[in-house]
Amino acid sequence: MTFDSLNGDVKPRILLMGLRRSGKSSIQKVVFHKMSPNETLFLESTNKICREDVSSSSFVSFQIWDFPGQIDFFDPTFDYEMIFRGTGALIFVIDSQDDYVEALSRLHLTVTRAYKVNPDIHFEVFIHKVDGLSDDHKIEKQRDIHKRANDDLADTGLERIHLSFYLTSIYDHSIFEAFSKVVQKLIPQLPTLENLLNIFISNSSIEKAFLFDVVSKIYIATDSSPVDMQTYELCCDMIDVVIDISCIYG
Ligand SMILES: Nc1nc2c(ncn2[C@@H]2O[C@H](COP(=O)(O)OP(=O)(O)OP(=O)(O)O)[C@@H](O)[C@H]2O)c(=O)[nH]1
Repeated sequence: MTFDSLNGDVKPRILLMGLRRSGKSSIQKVVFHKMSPNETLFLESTNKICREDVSSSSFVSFQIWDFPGQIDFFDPTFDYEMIFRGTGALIFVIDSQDDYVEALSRLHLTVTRAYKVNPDIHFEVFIHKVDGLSDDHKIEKQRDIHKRANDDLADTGLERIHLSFYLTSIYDHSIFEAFSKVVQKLIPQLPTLENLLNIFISNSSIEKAFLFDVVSKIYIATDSSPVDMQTYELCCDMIDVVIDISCIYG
């Protein structure tokens, strides 16, 4: 993990990048501001970098930087070296309902620039807006995007760059699950937390344990048994019920 020592800022940074209208601001609003997915239809286009501190617990503490659709790496006022140097994860959002040729070339440019400045960045690709696609279509898109993005890297001799892919939508829990996995990579205590949860489930009759950040519904850690999406969704719904009840009676 890298920290921005220049600003005396010790929070890891997560960048949200991608073409215009790919869904970056919607993701941030839905996950961290409880905006309902339908309300994102009225979001204005972002025209400057928006930074936000997320620090709801000692484990979940980072900054999110939402970028405008088109950043120009050749613009002298855009100090991308400083930005990438302090970055823990770069999320690149691709609109799966649109033609993604341009998005893939932008992804390649962004990843190669960032990697040169900071090879420790985790590169995360959100194949977004998959709510409109059938299950077969989703898998096919993911395979195609995965192949093309890695081929582009191999063509420039950069196959050592690892890209992680996620199918996401703000209309279901997939965006929370994907964000959880991104955030987990930035938590140095993750192996310890996982171990503690393993001990917890083996000493109780509990089947599966998640450690949640209640505010965002991101799970910070879970035991080492596989995550079943339905269990995760059930836990998210229970958290909503608890929050609603505590708003009424709390
Ligand atoms: N169907 C669907 N639409 C989505 C999803 N996420 C975002 N959108 C829609 O995509 C449109 C663009 O979303 P924004 O969040 O403004 O996109 P952006 O990438 O921040 O755009 P810029 O600020 O212009 O760079 C909005 O109308 C959203 O409602 C999704 O998961 N599914």
